[in-house]
Amino acid sequence: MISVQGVSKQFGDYVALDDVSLEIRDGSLTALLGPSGSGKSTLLRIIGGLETPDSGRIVIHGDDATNVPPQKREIGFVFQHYAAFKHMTVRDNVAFGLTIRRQPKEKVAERVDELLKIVGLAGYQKRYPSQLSGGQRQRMALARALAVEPRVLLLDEPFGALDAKVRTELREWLRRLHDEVHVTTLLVTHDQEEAMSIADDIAVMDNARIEQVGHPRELYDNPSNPFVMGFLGEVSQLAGRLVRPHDIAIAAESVAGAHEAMVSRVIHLGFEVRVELMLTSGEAVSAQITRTEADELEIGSGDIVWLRAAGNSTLEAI
Ligand SMILES: Nc1ncnc2c1ncn2[C@@H]1O[C@H](COP(=O)(O)OP(=O)(O)OP(=O)(O)O)[C@@H](O)[C@H]1O
Repeated sequence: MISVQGVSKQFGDYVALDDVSLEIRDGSLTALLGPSGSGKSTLLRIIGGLETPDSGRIVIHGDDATNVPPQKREIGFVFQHYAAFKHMTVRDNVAFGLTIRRQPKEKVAERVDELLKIVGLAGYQKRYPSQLSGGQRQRMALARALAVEPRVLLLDEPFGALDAKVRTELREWLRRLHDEVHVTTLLVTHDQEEAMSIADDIAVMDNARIEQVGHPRELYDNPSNPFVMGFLGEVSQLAGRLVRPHDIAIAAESVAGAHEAMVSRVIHLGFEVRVELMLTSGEAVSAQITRTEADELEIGSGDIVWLRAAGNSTLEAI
């Protein structure tokens, strides 16, 4: 387990981390999710020893690592822009950490072959980094980070510089890779879909603090505050409460506790239908229902309907 205990960090007057505590389970893939500038990279760098906290402790697998230099923490790093050795082949880049540790040549070759197979670059040993695509380079970076059998893998927006399609592919690939190698992994991302789709746990950060930690589903269903709710998915406001658009039930007739609204627009998205509405207060609300529900309601612009929050994940708006 990685335990971050009351860590604070300032850059001049700027508070980058404000008394942050977090526990990362052994073997888990945990996402550190938050908007730009919330302190994610600073926390990751402190865990990796690339930055020193002003106060607090980092405990890795029971050992206080706060003052241990990065190369002694048994941590693998992958950043958004991977600095590969351009004059070295893929094989030599991946072997680098093992070679400088003076491992026997045969053992290194065996390990490199195995890693390149794991990351899907088996035929690429002799290429140079410039002969790889961006996605392949990041997979090589992962292989290189894994080569020295780190206890922890720290990934800072590893797919951030890639186009959307490759990014989605690599994200699924990373999940499968993690299921194979099980190394405790911390992934920094500002992309909620990325975090939701691959992480076992998500720690949501905002303004130098961790707002909430939990399984993706738990955070989505039971956000502890409006920030977490809004960051993890779409939010509508219904009479002073925040609610997910698909948790708004639409009825053709008045029911107890429901709010009258007029349909302004019906947008067919395929299986789902988005209904834009206006409450009698003039407030706009978006609801999302299935096509079957929309067909049953025979809903159209100008119709008067009644809305209520059907799910239990509502929060008071502030
Ligand atoms: N070495 C530094 N010197 C001064 N300010 C810094 C330094 N490193 C980070 N900061 C500031 O600390 C704040 C938090 O940065 P950090 O990189 O941790 O955020 P982040 O959540 O990872 O954001 P991003 O996704 O944009 O990288 C930012 O406002 C940043 O400008």
